[in-house]
Amino acid sequence: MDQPAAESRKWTLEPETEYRFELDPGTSLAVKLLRGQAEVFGAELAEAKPYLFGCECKAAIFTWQGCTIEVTGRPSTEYVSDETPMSAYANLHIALEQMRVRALSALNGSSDEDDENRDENPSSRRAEPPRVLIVGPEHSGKTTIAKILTNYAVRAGQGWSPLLVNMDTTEGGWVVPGTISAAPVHSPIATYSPANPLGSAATSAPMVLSSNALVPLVYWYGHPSINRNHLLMERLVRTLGHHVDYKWDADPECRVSGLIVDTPASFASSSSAVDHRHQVIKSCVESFKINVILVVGHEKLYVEMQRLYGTQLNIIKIPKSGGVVELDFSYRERVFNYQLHTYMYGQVITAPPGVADATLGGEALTDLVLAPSSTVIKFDDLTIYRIGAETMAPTSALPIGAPRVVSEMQPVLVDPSQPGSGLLNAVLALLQPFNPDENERYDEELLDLPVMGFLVVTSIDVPNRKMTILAPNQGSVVGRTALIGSFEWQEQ
Ligand SMILES: Nc1ncnc2c1ncn2[C@@H]1O[C@H](COP(=O)(O)OP(=O)(O)OP(=O)(O)O)[C@@H](O)[C@H]1O
Repeated sequence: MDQPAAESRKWTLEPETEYRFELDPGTSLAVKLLRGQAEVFGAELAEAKPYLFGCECKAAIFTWQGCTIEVTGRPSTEYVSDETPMSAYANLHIALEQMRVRALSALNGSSDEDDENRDENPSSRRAEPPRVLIVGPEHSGKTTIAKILTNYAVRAGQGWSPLLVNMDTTEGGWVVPGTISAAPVHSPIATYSPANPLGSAATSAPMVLSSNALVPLVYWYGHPSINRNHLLMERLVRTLGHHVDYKWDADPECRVSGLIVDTPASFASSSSAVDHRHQVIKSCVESFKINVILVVGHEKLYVEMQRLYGTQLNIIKIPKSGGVVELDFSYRERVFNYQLHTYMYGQVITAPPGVADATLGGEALTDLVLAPSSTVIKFDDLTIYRIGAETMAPTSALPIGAPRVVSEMQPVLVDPSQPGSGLLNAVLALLQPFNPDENERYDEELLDLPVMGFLVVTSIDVPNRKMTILAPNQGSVVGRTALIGSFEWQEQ
């Protein structure tokens, strides 16, 4: 029997106001722009096309000029606000845009100036593109601001493709939590589900690529908190920074588009060890050659950043939006499940009854469905390491007075046949192959390899030395190397 069509309501929004909504689990919402102009965190809506939101999405439809939207479905919260910080964000975008334009003219006008001189020359330093680090406490809207600024840059009509860098290991960015990643953004990032906070990545979908899928470069840290292994985090940041440098050297036009780094709340929070926090921020500032730090709504952090970097960089305080929703622990757990499920199965959101031709951020729904494969492999097929675990002999077995040396960077082989291996339900990062040229290999190469995909160990058969893995890619894992962290996932 057909379900009755869900109730639709029209909202007319005055210029510079936004319609905010929050969804309950298992519900969805379709928003159609009937007239005027509207955008979701900087990504414009096309007229007469239903945009679908799900997985407890919390977002806002903002309009600069005024609009009428039709909303179908029942959010748990919905209201219109006329107090938004969007003009402050737009002014900031204009300032960043001027930096890009100046950097582009310097690039076009200074082809004979060699790169080393460029760094020394103060006038060309003034023509540097924006490389922005966004810091702020929990729920200040950092990710949203990163998205808005990136979307405004790609919409500017200058052909910019800024690099968006996700340092938030609690959130997952394009793939799964526990990662840091970067991707050049060529078209506006849509918002439709917290499972894809930065839009869809192409990594888990080799067969069906949605047209706006991004191909990020991903590194596996493996834990939600930077305190767990801050040395590893710093090393990964520097490795990612090197790759960004290579990309910029090869593609100066991408370089002038600049870069925007979204960070986790632990970069700002007093609960993180101050030294670790400062070290990781310093690694980001140096590795990505940051020249602007945006501090979102936090006076103390602003003063702290001024003190640390005020003489070298621009430190800018920006207001927090009243619409940012405080996300509790159980919500974050559910979002983690949505992210892993989406990584494996693609994004499946059922439109409210009666809504036809719904899109996810402008993409047809079927484009985003995947079929993962469950495969049985032998223990020896895959070599699995944990970084920095303490697995040495007990202290009593050490020579008297000898300190225990625990390297946070030490790769420790994981034996799946050991009861405490922690492999069951573990999320594993499958690494790219080692350098085929033996002369280029080095001891710690494992720490610097990017991720090519993720898998989850769904069962372990110790007597037969076999395990079952679930992965969205059909490729064989035989002979590959994977890393375990502290994330586990079970299908629900
Ligand atoms: N203006 C708004 N109206 C409605 N919801 C919003 C608005 N701005 C942000 N949100 C929502 O609030 C939530 C938190 O925002 P966001 O993720 O940007 O904050 P954050 O500071 O990056 O969070 P975290 O501390 O977890 O890193 C998200 O679900 C986001 O979609």
